[in-house]
Amino acid sequence: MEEIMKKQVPVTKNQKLVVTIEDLTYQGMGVAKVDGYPLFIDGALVGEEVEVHVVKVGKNFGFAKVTNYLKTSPDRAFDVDKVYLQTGIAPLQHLTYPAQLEFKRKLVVDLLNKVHLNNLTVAPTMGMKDPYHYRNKAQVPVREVNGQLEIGFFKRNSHDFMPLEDFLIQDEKIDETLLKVRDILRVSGVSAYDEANNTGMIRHLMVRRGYYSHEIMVVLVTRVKKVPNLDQIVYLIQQQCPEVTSIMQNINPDKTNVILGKKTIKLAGKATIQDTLNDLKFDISAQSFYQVNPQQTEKLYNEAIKKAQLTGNETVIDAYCGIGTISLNMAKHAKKVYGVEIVPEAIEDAKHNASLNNLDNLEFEVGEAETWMANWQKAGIKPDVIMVDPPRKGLTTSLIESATAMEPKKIVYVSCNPATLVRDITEFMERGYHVTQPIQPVDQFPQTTHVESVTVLERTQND
Ligand SMILES: C[S@@+](CC[C@H](N)C(=O)[O-])C[C@H]1O[C@@H](n2cnc3c(N)ncnc32)[C@H](O)[C@@H]1O
Repeated sequence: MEEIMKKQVPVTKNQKLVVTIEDLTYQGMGVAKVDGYPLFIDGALVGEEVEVHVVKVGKNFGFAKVTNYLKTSPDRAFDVDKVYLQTGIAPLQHLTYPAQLEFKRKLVVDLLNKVHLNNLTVAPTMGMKDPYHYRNKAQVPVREVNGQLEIGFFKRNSHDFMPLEDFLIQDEKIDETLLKVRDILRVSGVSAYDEANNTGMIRHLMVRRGYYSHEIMVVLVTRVKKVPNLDQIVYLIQQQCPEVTSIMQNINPDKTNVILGKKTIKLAGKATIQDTLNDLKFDISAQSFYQVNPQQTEKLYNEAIKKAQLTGNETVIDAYCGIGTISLNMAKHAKKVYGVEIVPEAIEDAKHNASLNNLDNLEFEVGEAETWMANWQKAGIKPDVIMVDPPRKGLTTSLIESATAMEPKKIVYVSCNPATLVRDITEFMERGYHVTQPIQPVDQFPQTTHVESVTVLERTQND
């Protein structure tokens, strides 16, 4: 059996070949075909002719590494640091920015074509002027390397830790703060987390900075609550980082890849930092989701609001509302907004943020969007617009059922994963809703393969 399988595969491990790249995967890997057999090749772009060394051969596909570029693509960016490709911090850095934007648009188009929705239009991706140093939040692992505490990143798909000082896509002030805190941790003699043995103290540093307010929150993610010299560490951060207005400790005792644990304690300053989006103020706590690219978020929300075509008389549901950023933006243009979110701290922030902005036409609930959509449906609430902004796994059938049963005129879908978006569009279509405006990708994550987009679905008349 194994013999037969081997015969069918046209390449062998360690073989050297010359191939032409035909496509890019959603993860940005080049794809070449050898007698129809796909080889995935990191760092190679469409149209490039490359010499490769086959490193892995499976039944249906294999992997190869470039040993020489014979012909390069006009879309290739040459000012590239390999570290950012290897760590996955900037896996698209080798593609020029205009080509990145088109790559993201094409990803959505290809997924639509797969389910025969070729008739839907996808608008050009909205990009940003300076596609670096945009992230307002860093979460970096802390490890010991050669006896010294380091911050850095893991190589893609591995546990190989690489110390780093410049994270390329993070706000430069965040990188500066990370380095200062790293140095303070070094002199304070506190240990870095040891993943293999689940020992050591500091697992991660999380730093968030308000784009407009410039307030900074530092979160020390520790394995246990009691950390030696913690008072000294806090004192030194306050002394050396005057922009830091909030110092928090998050405790994560589990042997897990999940960064934050359940418990967060305030060590100094405020428990939140404030930032502004579209002139609305938001207080953000450590555990709450907050979009990482503030400049593009304003564009994203404005696009969602424009597409919702609110006149001031509408009832809106904002499912997966986080700290209420979209809800409050919508509330300025609607009669009433209902929001739901699963993280209790985020809903506390959302309620607080509504009053911070003197908005009294919002109601927020803690819980699963699926449950609350059904509750609102039973309570006879008749939304004109339903906003959904789910995590990567997208929507559930039960949420789509309850949402469509309320017969809103419009469903505005903000998606961070085009694969689940397309899956969900087909479910909405089965229930009488159709995409009525071009799908708008917005580049929230330059240099990475992530794609954010806004889609509007409307109920077909007499359905
Ligand atoms: C992509 S974020 C969007 C948040 C917000 N709309 C924004 O733009 O900041 C998705 C949010 O959904 C929340 N969430 C995840 N699963 C959920 C569920 N089953 N029900 C309600 N909220 C959920 C997450 O905690 C997160 O805040």
